[in-house]
Amino acid sequence: MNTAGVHVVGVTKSFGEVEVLHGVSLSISAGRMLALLGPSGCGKTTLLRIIAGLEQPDAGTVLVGEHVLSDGRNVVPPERRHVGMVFQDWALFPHLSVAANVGYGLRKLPAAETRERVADALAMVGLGHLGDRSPETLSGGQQQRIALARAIAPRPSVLLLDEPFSNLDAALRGQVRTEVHQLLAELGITTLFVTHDQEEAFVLGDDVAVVREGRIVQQAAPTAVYARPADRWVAEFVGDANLMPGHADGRLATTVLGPVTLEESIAGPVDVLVRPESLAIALDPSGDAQVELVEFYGHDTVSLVRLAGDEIIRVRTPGAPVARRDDRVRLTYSGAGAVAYPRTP
Ligand SMILES: Nc1ncnc2c1ncn2[C@@H]1O[C@H](COP(=O)(O)OP(=O)(O)OP(=O)(O)O)[C@@H](O)[C@H]1O
Repeated sequence: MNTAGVHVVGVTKSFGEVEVLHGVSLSISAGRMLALLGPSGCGKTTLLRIIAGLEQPDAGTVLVGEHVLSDGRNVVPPERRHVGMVFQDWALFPHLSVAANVGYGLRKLPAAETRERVADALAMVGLGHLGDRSPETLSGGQQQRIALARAIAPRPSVLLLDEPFSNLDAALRGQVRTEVHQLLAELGITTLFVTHDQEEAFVLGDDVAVVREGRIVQQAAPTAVYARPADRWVAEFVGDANLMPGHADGRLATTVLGPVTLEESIAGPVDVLVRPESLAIALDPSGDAQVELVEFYGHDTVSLVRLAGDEIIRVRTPGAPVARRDDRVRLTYSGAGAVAYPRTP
């Protein structure tokens, strides 16, 4: 694969009076996979369509490698961008065979070359034997791989995926996601995919760009986004977050959980981010916290615990529950270098 990096600089876009992208910039290095993560309506699909050339930005620049695809003066049409796209509904043509679907973007090539490229793309997704079938006769996971084969058949430099798993039922989603993950890792093609699902973004993304209301609020590795979210909103969007009120003095905050070491110096009233799995729970008849609810998930247990100050906190412990509803308990914080956000009145 002849892949290339993607650079988006200061892209804005309005529909009518409403600006939906406010100066978005992001970069993906060649061969990396970036998840664009955000709630419904935040502008993810619009950004993807701008990179594909299906929408024009009002301002800003889009580059693939060294090639400027759009900069307010010049616009390269979608078919000359070397960008492959997989849509949310996969958009397979029901009246065409699998092979004809995969070859759809190759119609300008000589027939023999088209046949070869279709066979290559189908082999890459492990479905070389299904070329003559009609898409409707295939499973959801297979159809999804055909859509991927169609996107890679023209040998694009970049792949764009719009909510690629949302059409699959929950039972199939995990399995297909792993298959596609494996495939994309083998292809080594620069990929940008859109999702509103934090787990999907973390599992697939080498990096995650978190989008909120038309702005990228953080772009970093999934582990960094989870451990050090840029703000409270990101903290709560990318997983369970307890925001514990406290008072910071340098690298130490005093909270109802006791003293917590902070990653960075800060002073004054703060909310300290405490992930549920960084707390341990122990039975203690004289403890001033009480278990309100226990949810056992098999691999772990989530307990809702009411603290002395009446705050409810989520605690995630491995394996079976250690305490039951109404038990008195003691919580200890075992995380290192917590993140604290200044509390404004
Ligand atoms: N062609 C259009 N005309 C007018 N408004 C549009 C158009 N396309 C998108 N919008 C609006 O732009 C905003 C961003 O939409 P977009 O589809 O990019 O969001 P999204 O984050 O991908 O959401 P979802 O996950 O629901 O698809 C929304 O308010 C949407 O209604």
